[in-house]
Formats: sequence, C-alpha cells, structure tokens
Amino acid sequence: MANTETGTGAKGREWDTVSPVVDGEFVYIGGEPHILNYDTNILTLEDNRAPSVGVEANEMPSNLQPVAPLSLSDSELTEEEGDNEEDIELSPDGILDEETIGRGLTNLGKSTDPAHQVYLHVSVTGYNLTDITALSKYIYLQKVELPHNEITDLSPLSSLDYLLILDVSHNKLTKLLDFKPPKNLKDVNMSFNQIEEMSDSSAHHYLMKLNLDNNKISQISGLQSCHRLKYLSLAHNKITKMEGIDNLPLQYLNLCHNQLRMVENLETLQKLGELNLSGNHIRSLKGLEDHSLLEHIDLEGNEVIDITEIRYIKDLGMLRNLNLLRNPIQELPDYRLCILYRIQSLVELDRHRVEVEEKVASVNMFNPPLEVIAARDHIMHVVYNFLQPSRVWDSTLPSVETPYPMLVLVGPQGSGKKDLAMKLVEEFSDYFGYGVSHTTREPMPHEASGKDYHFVTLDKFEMDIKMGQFIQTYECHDNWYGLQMESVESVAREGLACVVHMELEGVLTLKNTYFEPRYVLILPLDKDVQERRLLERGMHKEAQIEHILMKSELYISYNQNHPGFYDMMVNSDDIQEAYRRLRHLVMDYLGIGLSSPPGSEMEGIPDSREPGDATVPSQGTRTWSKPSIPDSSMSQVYQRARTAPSPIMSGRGIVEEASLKRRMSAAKEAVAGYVPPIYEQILTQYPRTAPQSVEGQMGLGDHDNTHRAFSAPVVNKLTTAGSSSSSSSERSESSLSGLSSASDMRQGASPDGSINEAKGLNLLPTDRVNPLELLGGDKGHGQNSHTTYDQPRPPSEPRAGSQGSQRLGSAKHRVLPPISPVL
Ligand SMILES: Nc1ncnc2c1ncn2[C@@H]1O[C@H](COP(=O)(O)OP(=O)(O)OP(=O)(O)O)[C@@H](O)[C@H]1O
Repeated sequence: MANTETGTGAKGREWDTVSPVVDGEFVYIGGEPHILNYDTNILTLEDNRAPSVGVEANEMPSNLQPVAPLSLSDSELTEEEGDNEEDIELSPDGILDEETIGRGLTNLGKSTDPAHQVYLHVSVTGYNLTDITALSKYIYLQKVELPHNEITDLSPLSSLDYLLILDVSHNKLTKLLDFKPPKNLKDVNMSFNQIEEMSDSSAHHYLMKLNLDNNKISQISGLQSCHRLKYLSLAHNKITKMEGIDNLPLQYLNLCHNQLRMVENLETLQKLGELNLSGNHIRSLKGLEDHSLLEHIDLEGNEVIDITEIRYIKDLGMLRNLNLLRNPIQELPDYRLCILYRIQSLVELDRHRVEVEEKVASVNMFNPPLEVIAARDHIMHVVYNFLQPSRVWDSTLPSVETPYPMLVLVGPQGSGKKDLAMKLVEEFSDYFGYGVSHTTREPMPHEASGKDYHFVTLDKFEMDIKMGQFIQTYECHDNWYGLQMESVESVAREGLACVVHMELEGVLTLKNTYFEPRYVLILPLDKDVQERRLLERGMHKEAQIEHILMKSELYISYNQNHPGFYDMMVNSDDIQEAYRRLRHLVMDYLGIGLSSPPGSEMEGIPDSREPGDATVPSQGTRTWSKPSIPDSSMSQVYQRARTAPSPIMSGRGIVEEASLKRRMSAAKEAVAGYVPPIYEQILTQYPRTAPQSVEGQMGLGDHDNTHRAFSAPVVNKLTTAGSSSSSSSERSESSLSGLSSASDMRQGASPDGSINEAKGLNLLPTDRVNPLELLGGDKGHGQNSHTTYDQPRPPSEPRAGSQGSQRLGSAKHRVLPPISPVL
C-alpha cells in the first residue's frame, strides 16, 4: 500500500508527463511513491542502495547519512509500519530479487543531502525466501521484516548499519543474531525458528527487545552485556532453569511454556513489571517477593496448590493483575475471596476484573470488622426468632419514655467485671437482678450453673440459637457465650433492672437491638494486674493471655474512636476500689446516693470538653440519668416503684412526683382505651424493634421527619394528659422526663422553672462534673440533638432513640473524653 505522505509531510500525487513537477515533490508511479530530484527527475528505488561499490557503509560521507530517526522510542519499537498487503507471488527459487525488494520498500526518509531520499523499511513476508543477499545493498534500511520465509543465513544484513528493527520470525534460522552487529539494533524478533543455543550477544548492546519464542532453546545465555534489554520473551522453549538474566534491566520477561519448576534468580531484576511463567511446573511462589514494581504475574497452568504460597506475593505493592487459572489452588473453597483478601491491590484476577464488592466480601469473610460480626450475629438471632411462634416479651418492652433499665459491664477477660456484676446484684438486690448468660465453657470450681452461667453443651447452645432464644452470642477461644431473652426477661419479671457483663462484640450486637442499656467499661489499665489475674485462674494458655491483653487496647481505642460508646469507665486495677466507684455510680443511678466520695468516677480521665460547651453543665447538678420507672403497662418495676418501702421512691422531689403522676395518668389513659395517636405511631413506626441493616441504620431522629416528630407529640400528649394546665416550659421539661437524672428528681423546681436544691437530700458536690450527665437530657440540650442525628452513622454507634438523643451512650456528644492510660 502506497503512502500518501512523505516523512516531511508533503502531499503526493499521481505522476503524469504533462504537469510540471516541482523539485522535491512526491509522486506516485504505479502506486509506488517516488520523489523527484534535479538530475534524474525521478529518484528510483535504486537510490536507496550504497552510492558506490566498495565503500563501506560506515564510511559513508556524513552528508549521505539518513536523518530519518536513528533511534526509536519504545512505543515506536512496537509500532507496525509499512505493512505490505499486496499479493506477492512466491519466489520460485527462494532468491530475493530487486523487484521484490522494490515492492517491499516503504517509508521514505530524507537524507542530509536534500537531493537524496531513501527508503527506510522493507517488508517481504511469506515469500519462501532462502537467499536475501540482494538486501545487502540497501544499507540505509532501518527496519527489515522478512517473516514467514525459509531464511537460514542473515549475513547479508551485516552491511545494514542503520538497522534498528529486525523481524525474521517464522524462518529456519539456527543461530541467534549471526551477522555483523549494526550500530543500534534495538528490536529483534527471531521467534518460530530453530535456534537451539543462545550465542553471545554482547555486541548487540543496544538491544532493547528480544523475542525468541518458539525455538528450541534449553538455556538462557549470552545476554549479560545487553544492558538495555527491557523485553525478553523466550516462550515455548525448553528452558529448565531461570538463569542468565542477572542484572538485566528487564521490565518484561516471558518464560511461559517451558520446563521451569521454580522461580529463581530474579533477585536482581528490580525493574521487572510483567512476568509470564504460565505453562510450567511451578509449585511455589517463593522468589517473587521483593519486586516492588511487579504489576502482572501470569502463572496459569502451573502446579500451585497451597494458598500459603500467596505470602510471597501479597506484599508486592504494585501487583494489579494475577493469573492463577488452571492451578490446583483453584479448587480451594472461597479461593477467589481468599486471594483478594490477601492481595487487596488486585484489579484483575484470573482474567476477570475484580469488583469492589468482592474485596469487601473478602474482608468480611476473612477478617470481618467487629460491626459486621455483630450485625451478622444480630441478624441471625432475629431471623431464628422470627421463625418461632411470636411471643411478646412484655416485661422488657421499652415504654413510651424509657427502655427497660439494663446495666452492662463491658470489658476484656480478667477485668473482673463478672465479680463486680454479681457483687452489685447482691448489694442492690432490690433493684438489680443478674442476667445469667449461657456458655459452652467448662465451669470453674467455684461456679454454679444457673448462677454464674448456664453451662450448656455446644449442641444445646446451637439448638437454642436455632430456637431463636438468644439476643446475642459471642465466641471466644472456642467457647461460646450468649445472652438469652429469657435470662433478661426473668429478671424483668421480678421487677428488677438487669445487670449483665460481656465483651465488646456482645455490646455491638446489643446496640443493634431495642435494648438501650447503660454501658460501663471495666478495664484494668495495669496490664500486669490483668495478666496476673488471668494466670491465677489457670484457665488460659499463654497465647490466649497474650491475645486477651492485646484486646484490652481495642477497648480503649474503641472508646477513642467512638466517643460516647460507653457511658462510663471504671479502672479495675484494684477490684475493691473499682467496686466502690461502681457502687457510687449505681447509687446515683438509682437516686439513693449519699454525697459523692471525693473523686468522681472519671477522676484522672482527661476531659475533652470545651469550657463553654453548652451541653456541659458547669456544675455537677445532674448525674447519671435515672431510668424512669417503666412502664405504662404497669410492669412490676413500676409497681415496685409505687410501693412506699422501696428505697427508689425515697427522697423523691417535687419534679419527680409530678413526672410520675403524669406518666401514671398517661398509662391509665392508655389502659382505659384512650389511645393517643402516639401509641399508634409507636406500633407502626417505632423503629427500635426492627432489625437493623449492616449499613445506613436509621434510628429515631435520623433523617426521617416522622422520627423527629415522634418526641414532640408524645411529650405534648403526655403532658396534656397529666396536667392540662402545664406551661410550655413544663411541657418541654416533661419531654425530657425520660432523661431525668436522679439528682434532677431530687431537686425541686421553683415555679419560675429555676432549680433549687431540695432540703435534706444528699446531693453531689456541685463542683463535681460527672461525665455521665453530659448527655443526661439537660433541658437546654434537646435542640442540638437533631443536628447531630442528621448525620448518617455506622451501625456500631449507639442507636438514636426518641430519648436517645439525650441519653448517655447515644454518641451525640463526646460524652467521655478519650480514655488516657492513666486513671
Ligand atoms: N453473653 C455474652 N456475650 C458476650 N460476652 C460474654 C457474654 N457472657 C460472658 N461474656 C464474656 O466472655 C468472657 C469470658 O467469660 P469468663 O467468664 O471466662 O470471663 P472472665 O475471665 O471471668 O472475665 P471477667 O474477669 O472480666 O469477669 C468474659 O469477658 C465475659 O464477660
């Protein structure tokens, strides 16, 4: 095919004898491009030949040296140029003649002498050529393509001093580059020949690309001096060992379909970006490590069987494309996710694009975040529960204003939280009952089934899961733990609030449910103390103890990353002291507290609150919100609260009395059938009972306006029900009645709404700021809450309930400052 443009960009036209031709104009004669010169009018094809016989090409006068590109860029090296698409008759005797060459010449270039133009490329493909001697005269050729012939000798190319690109693939050559080296030979394709041995190629030190595919080479050699060799392909040979390539600047290496058994001698190939080792007998990926630029690895059709081999390539930072098709490793269950989990950088695996979802799925499968574990756990229990006949757990149902009161002691093993929980229940038996978890672990000598845990077999535990009995479960060191609905409900039936203890995973699941407990982190800050405790129990192996101690860090970091996740923290280095603090806290909670002992629960914990923060009371007038006594359905807790002897009622302030009255009145209305609209709303919209999805959970107060609207009508309705003459300030106050803290209740409200201390009551010292109260529903806080809830939140964060925006642990504000290691 004739070019219509010269290298100089001049347009060509078909030649005729009439039109005058301008010097240097480019014309076509019989479809072939020619250029005119002064003397002959036409520069014939022969003008590409050497100017005179006997003059060595490299002795050419400089003015005859071609100026057309002497060096090619990498991209130019791969460019296909001057394809000869004409039908060419086969040479009958295999000898390349002038006419054939003439047909194959393309790409005119200008020499330094403007009078001379030369053809730079020749392509004679599939011509049965055996003798290419005629080519030796075309000394300016830069690109020679002679594929699909029967050439055995390349010596005529010795005079082609400017040769850059040579394609002699599909011939009958037995020797590698057996001709006088041109100055700048860069790209050689000698694939599909009969070369058995790689001779010394050190003279070809400009070689950048060498293709020797489909020969009979059994050993790589002779390339040591090719210091520019970037591309080497030796596919389909008989190579048994990766050698002879040390220190080459190879970026691409193809050794596919050889007889390799291991990856070796690649250490010095630090520029390697693409490696094809497919179709060999490789089992181990050892040797591929430490190649920070390696982007593509093709190992298709090898014998890789062990997934642990991936360790050798998992840290290759640039690895994007991996092919392990037709390896035994493919048979492994979850093979693809397994690879993707280990090599998250992959863009393509086994010739298939990697989707983001696959990567997420792989992480969720092999190292799920705690939130995912919790969400799965929650979903499992909800689903199993749905499959059972429906049952109303009325004792633990949240009331209009408050959830069922529950206290969760959270912490790692060895924190002593179980002892603390049991002691608390023992001392405050009028208020608290111990929610006995189930476990498959063996009881310790001092433990009794039904008291410390329900010790059950794994079969029984699994059966209970399937019967939908659990609220949450958790596996630790091959033991299962779980809290059953019945355990909590049985405590609630007695009219008591429930105390349980659990690990972080359990809390995360619980936060997906409609329960809204208070969470107290029990954490020994002194690792030695915790370790000693664990050792004393004699239940744990060394590795387990190490794991437990490490997990303690997680508790701290979790609090730092999710401010407000816990309502309180107690350092349990000293169990006695920890109990004293916890007890004090609980007494506040119950409203039976004596004045606080010196030092608050958060003593020593740096407080991140801003001095002017409107959500922070300047004085310790409020404390841990007291759970309102549930509930409008006349639960036993409520009954309990109404009976005079109960200490919870003692010291009730005016505000509290009023609040109780209002609630009683609302409850009576409900029972009597005056169902206010809000109850309908609760039944149809109350989102807290619905299982939450892993992501994008919405709670009350989240984006949905119906949720926002939820609290206001409730408040108004209840207020109106209780006291039709309530002022608006009272109504807004009562809207927070569910949030009222014990100390609030013990404070009297003056008619103008100001808070006065009630006489004779033991109040917290006013200079003490209890972090628990920071979300305690202070009257000025409600407005801020929605701003925060408009933000989407991860499932791990506390649910936003109608009161949640003011409740502790709702993560609305930074309730707890980050826990410092020093308490
Ligand atoms: N239902 C549950 N969900 C999640 N974790 C639980 C549950 N029940 C118990 N756990 C926790 O499992 C862990 C192992 O229980 P175990 O009784 O062996 O703890 P422990 O070493 O005595 O812990 P601690 O000293 O803190 O009480 C404890 O951290 C415990 O709180």
